[in-house]
Amino acid sequence: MSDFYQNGIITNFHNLTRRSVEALENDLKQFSRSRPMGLILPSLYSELEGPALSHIVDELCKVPYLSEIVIGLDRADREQFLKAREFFSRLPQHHRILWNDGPRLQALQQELAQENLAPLEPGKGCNVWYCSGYVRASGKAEAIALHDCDIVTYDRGLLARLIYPVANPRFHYEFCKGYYSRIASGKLNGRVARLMVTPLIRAFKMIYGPLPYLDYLDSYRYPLSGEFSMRADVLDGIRIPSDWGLEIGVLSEVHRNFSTKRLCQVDIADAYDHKHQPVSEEDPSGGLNRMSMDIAKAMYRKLATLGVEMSVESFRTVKATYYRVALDLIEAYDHDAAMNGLKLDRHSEEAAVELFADNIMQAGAAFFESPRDKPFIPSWNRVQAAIPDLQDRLFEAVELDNSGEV
Ligand SMILES: O=C(O)[C@H](O)COP(=O)(O)O
Repeated sequence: MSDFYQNGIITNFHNLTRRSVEALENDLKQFSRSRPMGLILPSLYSELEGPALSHIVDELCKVPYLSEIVIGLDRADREQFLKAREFFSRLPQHHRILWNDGPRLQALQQELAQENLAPLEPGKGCNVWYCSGYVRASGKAEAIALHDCDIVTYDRGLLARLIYPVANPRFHYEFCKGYYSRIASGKLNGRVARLMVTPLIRAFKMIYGPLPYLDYLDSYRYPLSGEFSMRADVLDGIRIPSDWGLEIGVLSEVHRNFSTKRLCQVDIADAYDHKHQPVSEEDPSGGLNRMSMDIAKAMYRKLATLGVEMSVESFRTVKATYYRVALDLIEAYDHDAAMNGLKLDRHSEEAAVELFADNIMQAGAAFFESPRDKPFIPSWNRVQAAIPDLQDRLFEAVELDNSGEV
């Protein structure tokens, strides 16, 4: 059973009564009359072959309140795209797949690149960005949820709880983030969130002083969760990173654009498990190694926009402070795990912290050398101003890919 704590910065929706999914869905069906709802699923083709997505689609088939499901498909050739069309065809809701690597969407990417408006590299952020542009062009949804496609513990209650705070017409929330405990096979997971993001935020607070932004970020119980929902217009004005910095980037943007009274988080699952990536110590271009680097860069770029002055020396201090805070937190995780009869491998936790500490330092150096490296993707508002018909053409291209010859 969850507590009912409100930390005061953003509203916290708990799961106090284990209300049934049917009861939540009845409410949502009513809300959908005045506030239609959509779902974005950023996916890799390889996830269609994994254990999670087929079950997610089975669950989504039973969801009675969605007007639209938009699947962003990455790393698929023509044959794989056709397989994906078949795979998702059992969804009873109106649905469309964005074939991001297909010729129609690639032509639009080229056109955007000529105006310096295209995402500079593929990745989850890039995928979500194109899906957002499409959803806004289609205009079918006013409240939109987004979740990962590798959740092996998925049930449709997760989606109902995630979208509820932005779907209820009586509430005034613009953005809602999902949280949960990542416990599976008797151990604590969520290595980057627990061992990197939380201690890094605390280290920043100690070094750069209290900042409303850092207090705000620290109030999210799972800042890296890939599950969030928002009112549709939020998607027009945000600038997001194209890479693994997406989640932190979105939290930063909604903080910049809205009062914290309009932001909230919701308990979406008792347990959550997903595909675990390797730490990838040897290869900085993959796994948690790459993820931690992207996240650290996104955080430095955000701090710079808040007027925080950083120097090479201060990155050394960040690394040392982060390391100390992270070790203390491992102690807390270890004790909490022990009392709950869970396992925690202190050696691999500390090894991960050592790697993250190096990346935090390297990300700082990289930021210092070229602060414009991998800038945020422009907002759709800006694209709209530069190429007014691009979103309509994105819509048309997706329609053709989904219903016609490819
Ligand atoms: O959220 C995280 O910390 C990363 O996605 C890694 O998660 P994992 O440790 O559960 O694989």
